[in-house]
Formats: sequence, C-alpha cells, structure tokens
Amino acid sequence: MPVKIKIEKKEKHTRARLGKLTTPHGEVETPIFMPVGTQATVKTMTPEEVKETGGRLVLSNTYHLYLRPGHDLVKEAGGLHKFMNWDGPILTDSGGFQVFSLGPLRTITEEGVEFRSHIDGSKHFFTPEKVMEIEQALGADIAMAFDECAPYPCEKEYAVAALERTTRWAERCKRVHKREDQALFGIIQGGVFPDLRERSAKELLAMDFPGYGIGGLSVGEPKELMYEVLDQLMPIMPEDKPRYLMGVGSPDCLIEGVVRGVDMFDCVLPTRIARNGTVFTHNGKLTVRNAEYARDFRPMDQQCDCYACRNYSRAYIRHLIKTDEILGIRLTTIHNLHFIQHLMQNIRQAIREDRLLEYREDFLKVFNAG
Ligand SMILES: NCc1cc(CSc2ccccc2)c2nc(N)[nH]c(=O)c2c1
Repeated sequence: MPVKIKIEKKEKHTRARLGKLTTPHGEVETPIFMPVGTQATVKTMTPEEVKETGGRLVLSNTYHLYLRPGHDLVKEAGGLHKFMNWDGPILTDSGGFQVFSLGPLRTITEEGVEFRSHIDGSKHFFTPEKVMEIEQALGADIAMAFDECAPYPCEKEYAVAALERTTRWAERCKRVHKREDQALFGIIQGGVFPDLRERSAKELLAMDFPGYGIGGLSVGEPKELMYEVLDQLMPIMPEDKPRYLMGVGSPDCLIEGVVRGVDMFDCVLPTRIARNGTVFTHNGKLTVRNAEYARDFRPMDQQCDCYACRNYSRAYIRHLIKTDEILGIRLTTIHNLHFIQHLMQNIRQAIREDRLLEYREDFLKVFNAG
C-alpha cells in the first residue's frame, strides 16, 4: 500500500482530523494544502522556496504535461520528481477537469474525450487507459482517476450521466493501473445533488481506492451550497482513507472544509492572485499594486514573518510589480504560499487543542472584516 493515512486525532467538536499521510516520497501532516505546480513548477518558485514556505506535497497536471513537454520526455528524464527536482510527494490530476473546461474544443464519448490543444489546436483523444499511461509515466506518488466534472449549474440528468461515466471510467482506470509505487485515487462527482453524491461515493467506495478526490465542487456554486454538499457527503466517507477536496480553496473554504473532515486541498488562488499583485493578510486581501501603497513602507502583512515581509516594504513590492520586475511577483508568491501554509499549521494546532471552532471564529472575524 504505497499511500495511506493514519488518523492521529479527531477534533472533539467537529469532523476535523489530524493525520499523517505516508507516501513513497515521505510522510506529510494533514490537513494539508498542496501548492499547484501545473507545468512541473510552482510558478516563480524554486523547490527550495516552496519548501521554505511550508509546502510538502505539490500538484502537477496530466493534461498540461502531456501537451508540453510530453510524458515520454518526463519518463526519459527519470520521472517527474527528477525532472522538476522535487524530492517530496507529488500528486497529478488526471486532466479530467481541464479537458471538460475546454468547452467547444472537446467531444465526449463513452470511449473518452476528443479535444483540441489550447496551445496549437492539435487534436488529441484522452481515454481512461491513455490517462493512466501518462500518469504512470510521470510517476507521481498519487494519481487521480479520469473523471467527468459536471458544470454548475446543470440539470440533474447531466449530473447523473457524468457521475455514471465517472464510475465506469474509474473502473477502467483501476483495471490498467499497475504501478505499485503509485496510489490511484477515485474522484467523487454528483454535482450539488446530495443523493447523487451519495451514489457516486458508494460506487467508488466499492472499488476500494486508497483515497478519494471530491470533484465538481468550487465550480461556481455558492460556498454555502458546497458546505451543504460536504455536510451530507462526509459522514459516509471511510475514516481511514484520505479525503481530497479538489481545487479548493480560499482561506475561509480551507477552514470550513477541515471542519467537515477534509484532509487535502489544492488551489491555484494563492499563486494566481500573487501574480496579479494581490496578497492575503490577516486583515483580508491587499492589492499591493494599488497607488495607495506607493509610499507605504510597512511590510505587506505586519503579522507575517515570511521572507518577503521580513525584508521588503509594500512600496518596494508595488514598484517592482508596476515595473514588471519579476522579483515582485516572486515576493507576493512567497508571501501567499507562506500565509496559507501558516494557516494550515494553525488549523492543525487548533485540532490538537480541540478549539477549531474558536479558531474559525477568530480568524474569519478579522479576515472577513478586512
Ligand atoms: N474545484 C474544481 C475542480 C478542480 C480540479 C483540479 S484542476 C487542477 C489540478 C491540478 C493542477 C491544476 C489544476 C478538478 N480535477 C478533477 N480531476 N475533477 C474535478 O472535478 C475538479 C474540480
């Protein structure tokens, strides 16, 4: 069993759990936030800098790496760990979300998805078998099954068809997945319909995957609706398997997800908004590129001890961003990754001390007031 979770402690007043996730490339603490490195890099960061911010498990993406540089090249380089010089655990998403997000550039059949590359318009065909070939060549510690993510909103019939196909494709993935040192996770779909979520979960639980992604959420639905779906879904999830809420999320969603029993999170938000000159602070978001910070010589967040906040002012970082100096978005990225990892560290401590609800209240009171 290459990947397993050991629950160290359950929080007394919520479904939150403190765990240790063991993988072939080391053990990580959960709940965990996984920085996204879509094209085999957490944008603008060296692996050492990702580690310095607290990152321990990074994500990459099958769709992107298949298109460029190609999974055969990555395999020839010795696999994704060697290629990107990351010695910790890696998870690859199956690309299910990407190819379905291509809209008119893709055609779905039972066999698989024909799509045109967003880069050069060339035609490609992803089947569950092809995606497993790619992910096994990349060699991540955790590989996600090829799924169909229903859009929000969508008719219930659409969500039924997508979850049924997701189940059939999960079986096809499992049948051809042979790599012993790689864990294959199933992905639960079902849109925002509690009965469909339960059905998708039960069908995938019957296949006994070592862990489960919860897909199809944070796709435009109101946050409260996502929380409701989790409230109904999480009680039927096995205690001894990791639960990974895919593509989530902002600080408030991370806390709310942990309260409901989620162990793993990923989101492009911290790194993406950093490149737009926006950072998380303990008083909410701050867009450091705004004119009001031109002569503000304080750090971005006066409560933060990250490299950027210890050494540079808002005025300097604004100057760098306004002049397209690459150091600017590197500093905002360092800060945002540090901020999120520090939040996860505080959440794990709050679970240890059975005070997660108090922590949620205190954090959101200040963060949302900002
Ligand atoms: N929160 C939306 C979301 C995000 C991702 C991940 S997108 C991603 C992953 C890694 C790197 C970059 C983007 C998803 N992936 C799959 N396979 N299925 C989903 O339903 C889904 C939903």
